[in-house]
Amino acid sequence: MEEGETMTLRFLTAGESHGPALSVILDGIPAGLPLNEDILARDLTRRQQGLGAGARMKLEHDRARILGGVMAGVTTGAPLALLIENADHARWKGKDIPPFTTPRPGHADLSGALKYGYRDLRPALERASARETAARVAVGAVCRHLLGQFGIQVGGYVVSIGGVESRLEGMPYAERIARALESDVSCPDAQAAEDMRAAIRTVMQARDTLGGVIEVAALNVPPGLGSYAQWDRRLEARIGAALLSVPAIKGVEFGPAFANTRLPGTQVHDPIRLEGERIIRTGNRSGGLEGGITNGEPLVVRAAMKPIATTLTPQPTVDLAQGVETETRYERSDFCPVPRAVVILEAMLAFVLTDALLEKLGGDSLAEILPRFERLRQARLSDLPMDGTPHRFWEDA
Ligand SMILES: Cc1cc2nc3c(=O)[nH]c(=O)nc-3n(C[C@H](O)[C@H](O)[C@H](O)COP(=O)(O)O)c2cc1C
Ligand SMILES: C=C(O[C@@H]1CC(C(=O)O)=C[C@@H](OP(=O)(O)O)[C@H]1O)C(=O)O
Repeated sequence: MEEGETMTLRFLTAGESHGPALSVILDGIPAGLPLNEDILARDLTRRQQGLGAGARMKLEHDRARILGGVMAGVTTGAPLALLIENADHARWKGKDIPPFTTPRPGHADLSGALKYGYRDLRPALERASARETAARVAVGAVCRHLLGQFGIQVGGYVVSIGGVESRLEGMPYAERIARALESDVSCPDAQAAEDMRAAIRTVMQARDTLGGVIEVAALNVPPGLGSYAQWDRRLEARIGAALLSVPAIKGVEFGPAFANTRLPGTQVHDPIRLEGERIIRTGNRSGGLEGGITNGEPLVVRAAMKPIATTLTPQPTVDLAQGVETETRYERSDFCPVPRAVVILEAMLAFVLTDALLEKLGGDSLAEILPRFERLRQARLSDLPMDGTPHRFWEDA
């Protein structure tokens, strides 16, 4: 494929939370990327860890099998087929499962039944469940591995849980990411992490749930990914949609977007300065994106995760079988899945960035793409030769 020729990276998942397995087809990964199941394992394990996870995470030992697209340890350019088995399936198989007719406020039970006309709510939760994100994290691990070939790093961390806010000013992104990997609440600020642990324990005792804010960042991203040419090519739109597609994610902002609304423009926009012949920015309140295009600064996006719907404390609902008002019944669930959701958001960001990078570079194999990456325009004066002459841009046809 030629440079600039667009070939969309895409994936589709299938599978239910308690069915035999999750499967995913990832189409558009170029040939020549070394890949094996161990490379996918690290992220899958991260998704299962973290304080506030429920009992299911002790049952599952997620591992993705590669069923297509890799031969002799290298991608072939054919679609990747991945399979993750559900260990819990064995306990459900062949059993009569009691009817579930009391929808939980905040879950997909009622809206799914209204849409599809179910006579039992279980099919709704089976597919809406965040169990599906295991397949996405496997996709994200492939994309992260590909981005790594270009020196691009994607990472994330918890910024707040409930009312506990971390203090991260002045801490470089790479350090935030590294510290979060060592923390059971994925938080780089040790004091805040301690307070988050206490907050999670307290909410568990109170038979309730907690949400939070996660920040994901991409480092060493070249300028020029995404475009303002169409609404659906703006990178904010693509990343925003990807992050909002994660269950329980209800808001996103790029850089400190909401805080920016409280400041005048002169205090918001990132000054453009020169350092030798390099064009540099002395701030990053835009989150690394201007006009829907990466500007070479770290790409930084935050996501708001709601407190999840399944609470040990009953909530008001209706029994659809009996036609009476009643209260929700508790099955098993997470209490605060915010720490383990970090890697899911990283996966979605890595996927969109990989798509945008391949779109920029074209190419069917890594060997073809890598030299093109080296030639990408950088923020240097010599990369932008401008002669200062006037142009007549519009003339009668
Ligand atoms: C990692 C992760 C784990 C989750 N665990 C639970 C859970 O145990 N119980 C629950 O009610 N919701 C959980 N959720 C959220 C639900 O899947 C989600 O709220 C539901 O599908 C409805 O979708 P919506 O919140 O996006 O509207 C989890 C979400 C994520 C990302
Ligand atoms: C299974 C996973 O998360 C599940 C997400 C989830 C939900 O409603 O989203 C509800 C819970 O399911 P279960 O009732 O089987 O315990 C979580 O455990 C997973 O992340 O792999």
